[in-house]
Amino acid sequence: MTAGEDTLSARFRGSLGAFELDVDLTFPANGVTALFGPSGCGKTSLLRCFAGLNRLETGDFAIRGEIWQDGNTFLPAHRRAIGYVFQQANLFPHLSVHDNLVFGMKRLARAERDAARTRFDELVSLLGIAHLLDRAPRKLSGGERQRVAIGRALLTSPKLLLMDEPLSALDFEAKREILPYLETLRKTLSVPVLYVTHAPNEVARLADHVAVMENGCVLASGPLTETLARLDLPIRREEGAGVAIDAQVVEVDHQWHLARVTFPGGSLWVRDPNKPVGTSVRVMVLARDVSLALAPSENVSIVNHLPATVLEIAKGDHPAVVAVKVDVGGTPLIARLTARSAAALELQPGKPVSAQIKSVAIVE
Ligand SMILES: Nc1ncnc2c1ncn2[C@@H]1O[C@H](COP(=O)(O)OP(=O)(O)OP(=O)(O)O)[C@@H](O)[C@H]1O
Repeated sequence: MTAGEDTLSARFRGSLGAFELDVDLTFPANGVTALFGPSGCGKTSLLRCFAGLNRLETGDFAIRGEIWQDGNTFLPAHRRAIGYVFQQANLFPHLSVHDNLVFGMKRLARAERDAARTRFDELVSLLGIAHLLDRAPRKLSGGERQRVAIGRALLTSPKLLLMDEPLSALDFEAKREILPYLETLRKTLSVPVLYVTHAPNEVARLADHVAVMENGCVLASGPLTETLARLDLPIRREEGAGVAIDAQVVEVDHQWHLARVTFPGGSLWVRDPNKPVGTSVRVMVLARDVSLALAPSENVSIVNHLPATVLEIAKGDHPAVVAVKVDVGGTPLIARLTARSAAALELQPGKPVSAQIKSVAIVE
């Protein structure tokens, strides 16, 4: 991807103590880019470079015609139009939710402040916090607090929103509660978001684009489905490795509580998500739920069989396992098989197979 109007490009290189960050990242100017990678690979350090909180020897970043950093310029943090959401909401305890929300608006220029005021009601309703405006932060649940923190960040009219593991401090229920709001924001916002997470389900649910980091470098950056299906990246070793696919509900089988969803390469039966025909959904097909056969078998319980072609085979995380990438009408899937099965089926690139999918989850 080359940088243009639709993309942003950043370069940060230098040391933080003993740690070397050497990042070259191009990402969409709209939508959510997930920054994914093992603990200590430099995700937070990279966000801090964007925010102007880390100053490395080399840095280049411009957004909407404004240079934040290059060989000559270094805009300090307070002059960068950034929204930053952390693991902890860090709300001001002595201010009400309303006053926390408007706090960041004070330092905006008049025109921007007026625009933010106009957006206030819409944003508060999108985040489901309208009924909480008079409350004190200590009387909010963890998920509510984090929604307020996100609202506060967005009301500063940021040109870039940085989210550093915003759900990691929440328990399972609070995560479930907040995810639909984040999803709505993803569909509504026009501000680019860099979203750090360790959780593959958050990547699948929220990201449009994924950047994978390791040892201070960006190993890959690309559209969600394509990047999750790459066998050369460490993400395929994750327990939750798999591919997220954008699909549409086309049919509902009320008798068996199933729905058929189509994607560019074919269609799949999934548990009925109770969404009307025509709804867009994202489905996750985990590598461990895909097996391969040379021909579609009739006498098995698996409902979803898709004609596919082997693209690539790579070693798995254990010598007994291989990861096989197949093409299903233009959409990639990954299968995790034993090396013995792959050898017995004589799998090799170009070979036609039947992908049998044991389970498909609607990402929600
Ligand atoms: N200012 C600094 N001085 C020295 N070392 C630093 C500094 N900032 C970060 N580091 C080191 O850089 C490395 C990367 O840290 P960073 O927090 O960016 O990783 P991360 O990918 O966000 O990790 P996690 O997922 O665990 O939050 C770590 O080894 C950290 O100790």
